[in-house]
Amino acid sequence: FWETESLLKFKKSLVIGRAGALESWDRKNPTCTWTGVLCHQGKIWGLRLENIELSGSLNIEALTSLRSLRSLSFMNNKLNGPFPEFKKLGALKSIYLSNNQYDVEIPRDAFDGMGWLKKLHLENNKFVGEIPSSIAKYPKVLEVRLDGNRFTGQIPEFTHELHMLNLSNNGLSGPIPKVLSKMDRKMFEGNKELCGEPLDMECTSPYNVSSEPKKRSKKKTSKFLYIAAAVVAALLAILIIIGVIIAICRRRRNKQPPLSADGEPSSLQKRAGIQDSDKGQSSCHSQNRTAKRMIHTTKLTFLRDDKEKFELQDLLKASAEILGSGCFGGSYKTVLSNGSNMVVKRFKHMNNAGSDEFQDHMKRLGRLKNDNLLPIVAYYYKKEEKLFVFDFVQKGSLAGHLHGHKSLGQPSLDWPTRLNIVKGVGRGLLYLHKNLPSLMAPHGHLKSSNVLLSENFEPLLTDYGLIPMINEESAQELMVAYKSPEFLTQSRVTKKTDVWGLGVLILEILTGKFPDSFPQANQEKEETMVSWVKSIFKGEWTQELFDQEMGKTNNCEEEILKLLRIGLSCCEEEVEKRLDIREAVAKIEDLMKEREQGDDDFYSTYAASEADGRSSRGVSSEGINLA
Ligand SMILES: Nc1ncnc2c1ncn2[C@@H]1O[C@H](COP(=O)(O)OP(=O)(O)OP(=O)(O)O)[C@@H](O)[C@H]1O
Repeated sequence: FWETESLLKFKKSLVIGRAGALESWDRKNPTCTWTGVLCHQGKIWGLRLENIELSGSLNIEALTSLRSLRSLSFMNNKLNGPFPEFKKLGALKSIYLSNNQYDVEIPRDAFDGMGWLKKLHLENNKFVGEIPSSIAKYPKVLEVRLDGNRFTGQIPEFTHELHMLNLSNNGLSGPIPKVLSKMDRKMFEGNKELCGEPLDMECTSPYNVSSEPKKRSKKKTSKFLYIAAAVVAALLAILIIIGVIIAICRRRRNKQPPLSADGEPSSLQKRAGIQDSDKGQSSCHSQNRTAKRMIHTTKLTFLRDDKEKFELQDLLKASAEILGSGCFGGSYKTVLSNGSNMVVKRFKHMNNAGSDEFQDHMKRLGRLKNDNLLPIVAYYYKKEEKLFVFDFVQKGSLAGHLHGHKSLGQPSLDWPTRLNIVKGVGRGLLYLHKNLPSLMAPHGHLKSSNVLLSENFEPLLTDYGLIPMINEESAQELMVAYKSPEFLTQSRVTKKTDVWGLGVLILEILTGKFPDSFPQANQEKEETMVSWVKSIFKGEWTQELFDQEMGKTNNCEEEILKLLRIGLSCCEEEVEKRLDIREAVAKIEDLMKEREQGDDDFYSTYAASEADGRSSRGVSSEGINLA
């Protein structure tokens, strides 16, 4: 019902030049039969109103209740007015506004929160100003056509190469970002002041162009004055910043209580495993010294052949930076002479297995290979101390991003990224279950600080497969698996214990709450992450449940609720009722598939869309109804 009303409200805002074009938009007809309304299994996924001489501006607000809407096309009309607020429809995957009469500037943040957007077609309008930087940051964006407009300024720094980015025939200037340098040069032609590959024009320093050449030549002298003033201002700013840093350091030195002897970070920060290089400064040198004393005659055992070999001494040549201290010991970042950043993690309480058993198990872990597992590069074995060496993972831990992004000065994770992380964690876990079938809980220590994020925010699981090596008497205190309900009530750890961990992780990712911040089990009113979520969730969208930092979730609520339900099914207290890992991962994959492969575009590939001559195609019933 509300979908009908929303569409009628939207129609009311339209100025339609072609008489009778939307005659079928009437309450007496089912909405899925209306001209230009595209449905799949009874749900509206697209609006395609092309060639009907639409003018005026679009009322996007009216469409926000169409939860399944993924594609919009208003090509070949006469639309103008302010740039439509598409970001109110955060789940859109494609937008076609080509061949209209827009002559405005697009706000820089016009696409903020649109992490699902794949295709944006704005060609052949008269858009002015800079290309909005918000379009350049989402990895899913693969096809952008901005050609035949009046865009000026520089091309924003795209984070990735696109299948198609047509910027030809605009007024763009400056260097072409490196990531785009392999694209077809035709995509950049018709911009007199662009330079760098793939064009023949080389960039000079800073680059040989300006956005306003005429004004510049007239004001040559004042330009130098500006530059001189800017240099002086920059120097002053640097001096002020240095002054402030010195002052802060002095104050910190005076105010901070001395760090504990073993240099462990405290409270939430420690429990969340949030990186804090400051804190480690004083302790890491003493740790470094201890480690240096300890390893003077040691050899590392390498588990991978694809790495240049090195010794522990090489790792300790550079001063180490403490990344955090977990239950087992500290993790330190250090740099090899070849520039590779490595992490050394100390493991105490790891004497459950004898030397041979330990080495065999390490070999087994070394053979694992999966895109969502962080490989162990090498290890050092001594009875009382074990050291594992890993590659340093650029973006740190999921815990840091969920709970410490503000203090780390990083933006919060948006919904598409969070869903992708859950998918990757699920895949990594499933792989472990298939390849380490003899282990009670093949991961056994799943928590957000043991999920690291690569450059592209792909999750990498770490600290997996440790259970056979951990001292039994310490395991209960140290390992996540032993904090599951089946262990607490029946002293059992099972394969489904990892599923419990996955469920809690999903709830953490959705709520932004740190599981350990709930009162502990021994307190009077026992409340856990799971019981808190269950007490609030009544089957419908409840804003207070979800992380406010997730940003725009418009139109994604249904998906978020689906993931929440999966999370809760993983958190069934009774092991028998709980999903097993295959079921849990299959449900997550289904959710991803719905996202990725839904009937959500009018034009399936760029090549097909070019070939179908859509610019001249009108709205015909054959064209818009799904077979
Ligand atoms: N390979 C790595 N690359 C980047 N950061 C890492 C790496 N390994 C660990 N870290 C960081 O170091 C922090 C401390 O990690 P560590 O594994 O020592 O403790 P933990 O995960 O908090 O607890 P536990 O010891 O129980 O696993 C983690 O939160 C993570 O941010």
